[in-house]
Amino acid sequence: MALLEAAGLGKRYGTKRVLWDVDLAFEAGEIAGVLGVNGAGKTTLLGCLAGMIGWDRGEVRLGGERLDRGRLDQRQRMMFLPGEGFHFGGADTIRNAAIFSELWRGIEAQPPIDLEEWLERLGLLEIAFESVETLSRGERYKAVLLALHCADPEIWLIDEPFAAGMDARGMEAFRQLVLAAATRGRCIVYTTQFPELAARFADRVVVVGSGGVLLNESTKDRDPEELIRQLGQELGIHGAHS
Ligand SMILES: Nc1ncnc2c1ncn2[C@@H]1O[C@H](COP(=O)(O)OP(=O)(O)OP(=O)(O)O)[C@@H](O)[C@H]1O
Repeated sequence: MALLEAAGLGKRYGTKRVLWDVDLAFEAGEIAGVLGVNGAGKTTLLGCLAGMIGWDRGEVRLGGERLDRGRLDQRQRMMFLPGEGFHFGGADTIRNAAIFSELWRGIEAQPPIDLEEWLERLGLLEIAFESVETLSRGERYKAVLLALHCADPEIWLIDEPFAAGMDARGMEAFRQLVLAAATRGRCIVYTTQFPELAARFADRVVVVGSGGVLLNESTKDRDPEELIRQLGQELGIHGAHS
């Protein structure tokens, strides 16, 4: 059974219909990349899947059970990370990660990762005790990512991680952290504008557009170059012909 599903999901903002009849299913241990042109509804979709944005038709299912936005026990099984991240005011990177860990997994929980090692790998060790809000955009995003990993929910919904200002070292560390999380059975769904990236760093690629799902493919056994061309075509990239 899929861990997270959208079934006939639809969302309007006023009279503007953004999503209409979206059917998707994501498994535990799966990494999925969601693409779509600007305004296609990627952020809206992730927000709905996380229960943060209400929908008008269809439903979201969590482990086969209908997601009720009022149920904290369901909401706690996932986390939505917006492109600008979020953090607790005044907290430094370590305190911020500890707060997320306590809120999501309880006060006794040990981090699922070696915090010091990952502070080092993300380039945050020297600034680990500085307030997150005084960090640079990329540093701040890395700090929030670390907090997400310490919270370690079953489902990670991450909006545009590869456009959040992280340097190359940060993006590589992000990839490694996500792969480790998927190995622990976490389901990771992220949005991106980069077909090359999604084709090479996802088990499944999804393209949303015109209110629905234009493409939903496993990357397994696919030639990445051919998949990139197919994604490019769906995204209307001029010259992306197979
Ligand atoms: N709170 C809102 N009120 C009204 N319209 C909204 C709201 N949020 C999003 N929209 C509209 O819904 C559409 C989809 O927005 P969304 O942010 O989900 O797209 P996106 O695919 O994530 O876009 P981008 O690639 O530019 O980040 C857009 O046309 C946007 O104007």
